[in-house]
Amino acid sequence: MSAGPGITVTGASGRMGQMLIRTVAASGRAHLVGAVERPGHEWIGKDVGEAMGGAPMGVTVTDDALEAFAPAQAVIDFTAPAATIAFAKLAAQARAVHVIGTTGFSDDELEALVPAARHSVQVRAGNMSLGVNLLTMLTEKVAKALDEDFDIEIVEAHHNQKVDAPSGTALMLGEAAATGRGVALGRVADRGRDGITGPRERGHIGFAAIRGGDVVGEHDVIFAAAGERIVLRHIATDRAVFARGALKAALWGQGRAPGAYDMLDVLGLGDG
Ligand SMILES: NC(=O)c1ccc[n+]([C@@H]2O[C@H](COP(=O)([O-])OP(=O)(O)OC[C@H]3O[C@@H](n4cnc5c(N)ncnc54)[C@H](O)[C@@H]3O)[C@@H](O)[C@H]2O)c1
Ligand SMILES: O=C(O)C1=N[C@H](C(=O)O)CCC1
Repeated sequence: MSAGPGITVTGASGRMGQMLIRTVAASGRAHLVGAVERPGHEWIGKDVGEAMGGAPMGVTVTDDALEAFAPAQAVIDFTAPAATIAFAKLAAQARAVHVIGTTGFSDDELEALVPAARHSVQVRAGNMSLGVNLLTMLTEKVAKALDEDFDIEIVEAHHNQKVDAPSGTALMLGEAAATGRGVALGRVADRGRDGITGPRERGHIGFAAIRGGDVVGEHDVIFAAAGERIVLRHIATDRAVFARGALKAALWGQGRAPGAYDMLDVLGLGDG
């Protein structure tokens, strides 16, 4: 007898896809029922365990997401914005909890996720680790306590295959800092400086991105004033922290009312 809810993982061959499949299989609290890859991918039609270089898992990789979502109570999705928008509709159709780890959405793409959340539980976060979600709370508190004499800068580092910048985590931290300051991030964000930029604008929140090697994910929130500096830092050394958070979200979402949620809801760290 298989334990817990059935889970389908999209982007099965990806860095996070493989970590998620291993995490679900080892959890004893859920079981894998589907694995999805993009059309034309070499893993299509193969057993996902064998494709990962291990023992068979009895789940064949497919490009037919509708078919793979049908037996699932949750879909864990770390792919790309266009794919995630399509998967949101299909997850809603299947009434499966949709856990979204994908980052790099434009505002319009985020808007496109909204209708599906009326019919299914959607949990989305640019970072699913406990540490980063705690850090967003600390960032908001510190930003609230300090005035604009403290310049806020967010510096992130990731591996050389990451396609979006700033990272989803950096944007979460920026939102938290802006909330603490009582401003809209869109009005104060400096997302990349180059050339003769002039002096730093007071009250702005700056972002800087480093890309190199195999860095899993590092984020600093810097509060810099004349004569002193506070640095809040999170370093991820293992993608398992994201996968564990995603599985927690998939389990938490079972039986919840449809709607859009984040990891603060899942971790019980939300408002109040
Ligand atoms: N929220 C978090 O905690 C967190 C953590 C790590 C990564 N991420 C994000 O997750 C995403 C994936 O990261 P990654 O490092 O695993 O990338 P990756 O490139 O290794 O994997 C992405 C996978 O998605 C697949 N894919 C793309 N389009 C698809 C489609 N239409 N159908 C099915 N599969 C499709 C690709 O073939 C690939 O295997 C990125 O947006 C990244 O920023 C989020
Ligand atoms: O490897 C990635 O890509 C990561 N993406 C997330 C982000 O954009 O913040 C989380 C950290 C790893």
